[in-house]
Amino acid sequence: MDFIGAMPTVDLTYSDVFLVPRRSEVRSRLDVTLSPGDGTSATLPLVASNMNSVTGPRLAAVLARRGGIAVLPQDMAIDEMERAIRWVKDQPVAFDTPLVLASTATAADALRLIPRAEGQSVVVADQPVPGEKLDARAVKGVLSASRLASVPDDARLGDLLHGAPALIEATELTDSRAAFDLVVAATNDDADAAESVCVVENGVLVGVLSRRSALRRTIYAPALDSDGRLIVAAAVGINGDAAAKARALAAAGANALVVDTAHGHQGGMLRALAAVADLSLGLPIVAGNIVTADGVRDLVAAGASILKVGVGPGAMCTTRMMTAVGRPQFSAVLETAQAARELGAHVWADGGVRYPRDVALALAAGASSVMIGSWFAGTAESPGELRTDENGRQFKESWGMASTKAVQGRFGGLDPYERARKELFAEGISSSKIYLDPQRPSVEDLVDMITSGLRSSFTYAGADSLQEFHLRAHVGLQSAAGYEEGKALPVSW
Ligand SMILES: NC(=O)C1=CN([C@@H]2O[C@H](COP(=O)(O)OP(=O)(O)OC[C@H]3O[C@@H](n4cnc5c(N)ncnc54)[C@H](OP(=O)(O)O)[C@@H]3O)[C@@H](O)[C@H]2O)C=CC1
Ligand SMILES: Nc1nc2c(ncn2[C@@H]2O[C@H](COP(=O)(O)O)[C@@H](O)[C@H]2O)c(=O)[nH]1
Ligand SMILES: [K+]
Repeated sequence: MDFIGAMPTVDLTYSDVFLVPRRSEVRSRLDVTLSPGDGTSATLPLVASNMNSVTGPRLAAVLARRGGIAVLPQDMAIDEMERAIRWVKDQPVAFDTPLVLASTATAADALRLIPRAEGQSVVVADQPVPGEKLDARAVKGVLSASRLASVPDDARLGDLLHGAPALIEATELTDSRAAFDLVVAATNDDADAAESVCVVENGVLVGVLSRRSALRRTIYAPALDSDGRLIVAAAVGINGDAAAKARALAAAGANALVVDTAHGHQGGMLRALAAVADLSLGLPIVAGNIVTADGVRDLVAAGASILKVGVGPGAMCTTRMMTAVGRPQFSAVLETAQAARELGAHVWADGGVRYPRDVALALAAGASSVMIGSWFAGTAESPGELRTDENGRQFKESWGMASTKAVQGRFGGLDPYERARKELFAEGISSSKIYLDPQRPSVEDLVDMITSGLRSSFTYAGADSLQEFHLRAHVGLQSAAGYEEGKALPVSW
């Protein structure tokens, strides 16, 4: 990456800068490869933050199916993390995980799980047992969100079905294009028909497929481990026995370990990191958060291969206002990515991403991947309950990992005096409503938007891979008016 003119002497964030188009020989945006090449098997440069309100097993599986990786937060108990990792590994790679409800459940029960949007559906079955594979004969049908939203809240799902469920054998779906055509044929016949089909293998329900997910199969490559299962990362804090926890997570199947604390450039981090690295688990070790080249050198020396970069840019983060500490994120990524590259390490740009352009700029600055928290908290797949406000808008609650709420949860087991001492240092927002975008209620919809923006960014720069993009990105400085000019007009003059 280079700047138009001299390298600025003031630190910059994403809205301060823009990318200049340059001559390109890349023929199509679909010819672009987005793989981060950072030692994980991710095929997209997107990571879901290790925040309690962002990453749970459901979001982790969906993101990995499209090529990203999610990090389970360190606040999960170790047995809960092990269960979550196993659950992700059990999920289908080529189809969507079915959300199965009993025929006796109501429309309101279903709409607590899925947003009212195209492509969202639930499978209705006789007496499903949670966690157990479902015999295909018990499947009664599929109901789409739009149908569920058009009936009374207390309508029973079993009463809303008509006709036999659309079932497709998994063996018929080997070719992605053919799969799309099969789904179209199976969901085409009447206006009330479900938007998804059930996929069956050896008489058991193994997944569902909508038109949109069949199309996504043709565009994305799933992020897989060496056994062909979806990948997931897991975080450990720096207090307690970090090495023992890391060993247990690796044994459970975690594909990357994230050693994480607010101030990553501290002795406690270096000791925890060295203890984890000494285990030689053969997994990428991510560590942070830091914002300086010095931090990179110390953490790489202690065993990190990926640095988590960002202090204060996060949407739930009050660190900069409480402490004045941090660094505008574009410059933090630029400096650390250069230092990391010299050492054969990589950077995940963590926090402050609000638009696809921010992801493109983080990558232009040299990051191999970009971590997203709050944006992904406002999706159907994040862990919280889907709620509806007084105006009918759907939202989820989100909160910072250093907020009073998170600290109370983390240290609930301590005696009241110790807990009160911990609560002194809150550096995050305890409760925020993150509204679902009605056009993009799923994390996959956001991934579609971000990756289409990225594919286009790359071709404007004349790059067909991330490595090329790092080299070819040409960056300029802009005024606040320049940034404002780039926004679309929301209504009219
Ligand atoms: N990216 C960012 O800007 C930030 C991210 N976070 C996130 O919040 C979560 C909780 O992290 P954290 O609060 O570090 O909790 P941890 O449980 O990881 O503990 C941090 C340890 O470091 C010590 N410490 C010393 N100086 C600091 C400091 N300036 N800030 C924080 N701890 C310090 C603490 O001791 P003692 O409590 O006695 O001081 C404690 O022992 C993590 O997920 C982290 O990534 C939090 C803040 C900023
Ligand atoms: N200072 C704080 N930073 C926090 C807190 N909780 C999370 N985080 C950081 O933010 C990013 C996600 O950023 P976003 O803009 O996408 O939401 C996350 O990965 C952490 O590094 C907090 O309480 N305080
Ligand atoms: K902030």
